[in-house]
Amino acid sequence: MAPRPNPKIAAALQAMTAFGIPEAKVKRVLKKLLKLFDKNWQLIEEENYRALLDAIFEEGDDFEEPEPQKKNKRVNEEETEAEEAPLNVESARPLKRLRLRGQENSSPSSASSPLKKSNIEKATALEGGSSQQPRNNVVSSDGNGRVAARPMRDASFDRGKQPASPHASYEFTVPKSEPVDEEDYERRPLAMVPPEPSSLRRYSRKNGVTEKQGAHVSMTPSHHNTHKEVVSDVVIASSAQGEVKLSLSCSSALQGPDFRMPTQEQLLKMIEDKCLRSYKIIDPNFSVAKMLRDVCDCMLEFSTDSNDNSQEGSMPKSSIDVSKESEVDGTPAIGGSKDLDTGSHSSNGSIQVNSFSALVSPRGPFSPAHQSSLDDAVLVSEMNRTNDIPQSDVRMQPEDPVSPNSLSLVVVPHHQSTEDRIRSYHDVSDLTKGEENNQISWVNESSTNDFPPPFNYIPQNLVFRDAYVNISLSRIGAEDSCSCIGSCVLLSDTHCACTCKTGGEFAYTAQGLIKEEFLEQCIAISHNPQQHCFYCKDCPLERSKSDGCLEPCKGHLKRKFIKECWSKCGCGKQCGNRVIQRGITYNLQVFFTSEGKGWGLRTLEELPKGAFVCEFAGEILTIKELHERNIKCAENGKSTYPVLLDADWDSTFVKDEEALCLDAASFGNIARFINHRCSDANLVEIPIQIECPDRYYYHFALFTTRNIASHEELTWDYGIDFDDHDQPVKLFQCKCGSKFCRNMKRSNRSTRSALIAG
Ligand SMILES: C[S@@+](CC[C@H](N)C(=O)[O-])C[C@H]1O[C@@H](n2cnc3c(N)ncnc32)[C@H](O)[C@@H]1O
Repeated sequence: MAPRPNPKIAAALQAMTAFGIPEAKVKRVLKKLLKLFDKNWQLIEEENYRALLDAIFEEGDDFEEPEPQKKNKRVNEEETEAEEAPLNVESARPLKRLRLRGQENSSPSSASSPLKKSNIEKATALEGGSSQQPRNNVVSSDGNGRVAARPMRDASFDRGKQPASPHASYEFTVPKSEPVDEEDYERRPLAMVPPEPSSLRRYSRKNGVTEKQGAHVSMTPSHHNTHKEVVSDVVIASSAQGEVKLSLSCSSALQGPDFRMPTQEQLLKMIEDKCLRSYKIIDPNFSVAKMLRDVCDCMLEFSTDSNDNSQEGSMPKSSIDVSKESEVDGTPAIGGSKDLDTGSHSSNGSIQVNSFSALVSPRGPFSPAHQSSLDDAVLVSEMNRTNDIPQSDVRMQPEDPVSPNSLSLVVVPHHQSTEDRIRSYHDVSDLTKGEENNQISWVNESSTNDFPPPFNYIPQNLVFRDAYVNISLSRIGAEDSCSCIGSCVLLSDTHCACTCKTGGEFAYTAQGLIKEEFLEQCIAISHNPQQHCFYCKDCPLERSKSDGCLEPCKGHLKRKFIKECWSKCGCGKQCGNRVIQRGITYNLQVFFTSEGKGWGLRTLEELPKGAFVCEFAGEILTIKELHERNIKCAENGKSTYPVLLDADWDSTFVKDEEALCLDAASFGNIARFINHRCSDANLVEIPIQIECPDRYYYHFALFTTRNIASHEELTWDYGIDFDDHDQPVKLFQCKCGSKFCRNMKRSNRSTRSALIAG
């Protein structure tokens, strides 16, 4: 007598045949599923046979329709077998998360790929402790303003046939149009750190659990914990600026040599197919890329809403909570505003938030050609040379010597940062924090780990405290403003009042360059200081020392001034006599010098002779304040970078509050990176009068002394007398390399007034 058909099997068959799936295939899969689920029909039937459908798709299309005559026999046998399946597996639903399908649009290798293993096999393998390892992919996102998923580093990716590198990655980015605070986003885009193979290795973890001090969120399913290696990671990090980084990673080394990296399209399609099958997502507009962006949005929502306690224990805490966590540890908390707050998933499924600031910096050599990847890697830099970041706490750095275009994520422990320090971290693609017309990147092509020193970028001078800088429209009379219309420099037959300080002639050409003759005179003053020195009767510099013994003035340089037109003039902003007011226009870069001078500034384009490069901007201090500051700095090993505004001290008695200088050490602009060169420097300083009719305050502008080639370092002569140890500067061993180097010759040269040192 034929066995009675099992109504559950019949119902399952009926449900599946409605999808057009052959009965035999359904039965075969059903049989395995019953075994796997310990005949727990509930698991199979729920969600309209979702598990069964899933498993059938997992099985692939390699089903052979049985011969008709064998068909009935097999069905009956299978029905019986299914009913009698041994109870050798635990009742569980391992299907969803372990699904690691081969590519549907298969590459030649996909047939043999271990990715083809069905979920059932994988589940069994896992339960049975098989050595079969899951596949490796890395998917990561940055949150920059591009929608992209692209492979990183692995050149073989595009060829499709070459084995992928042991680790490979994609990048997903959140488009600017997504609900991230757009303004904030523009200002401080999230860094994407292309993970180095080695750096990935660093943060793959045993048992799928991120260490407490780790800097990422692991969403590895907890049932992977029994395995030696991490199956896959999902890393989500967000900052209070509205930046979210999402990355997924797997180690392909676990898959064997025939692992092939799918293309972005293949990968997305595969995931979308999976979503359609496993989750019955039938929205035709469904897209994985959008889903990833949604993940970022959710992350943002949770990580920025500190009042939302409802998710406690299961979602990342806000940055406020992060700080508290630090305090408990005995480490000072900092405001969350500039941290990259990260969380980690523990084995019990809860997400822990760790308190770290994430700092990105280029590691090792890269050329401007790599600038685009650098642009992606916008975050901040830390001055490593202070050695206050213990190496053990610096994560995700490449293990191997740096490869040409590698970047690494440097994570600095929270307690290492103070608010002041965080404020002065530098964006690798723009040190100026958007304060200038052009972005000014920084690079370190040397083998050192140095980062630009922390300082606050200011594009304009700012009064520190006591300096008297009286900028008032009422003090600007007719002699200090013109009534020209349009651009003064172009109106050759009209007398412009602003030229009265330069003998009735403009100092600039129509192209905005310093006129040859004027420039040569300025250079001559620098080259021959003795001939242009004046001595004050009551020198503010000597007065500031307030040590009771007033020494005679050592001399200052009388420089040639330029008076630029300004807001009270009749001309417009584009007037040819407003050159430095229009700011930096050339492409510059801060780089680490190879001669031992520390950081320097270079041009990334050819510069013509007489071109304005930048102003030297800093805090406006009285000379007295500078003296006090120097004493303090000497005590704690720091330096000031002062420039005296003494070019006109000879004309009148200069009061203490009018004897001024600029210090760019803590607050300064890009000029603070310009190194000294004795005599034949390629820049020369020229005092520029703009808004202040009194010459005790002026702008200190730097112009090229000759044509300068692209990538040449920019230098100016600080005017240091290397034999004079009684000057408001800390002397240094000059490494300018000039054949006129005053430090090497140790020549007795009169002190010049513009001083700078560290
Ligand atoms: C205004 S800063 C220039 C930027 C500086 N190199 C840095 O790394 O931040 C002046 C300091 O740079 C260094 N420096 C500048 N010119 C130098 C030179 N010719 N030789 C050696 N060191 C120099 C000195 O330490 C000096 O105190």
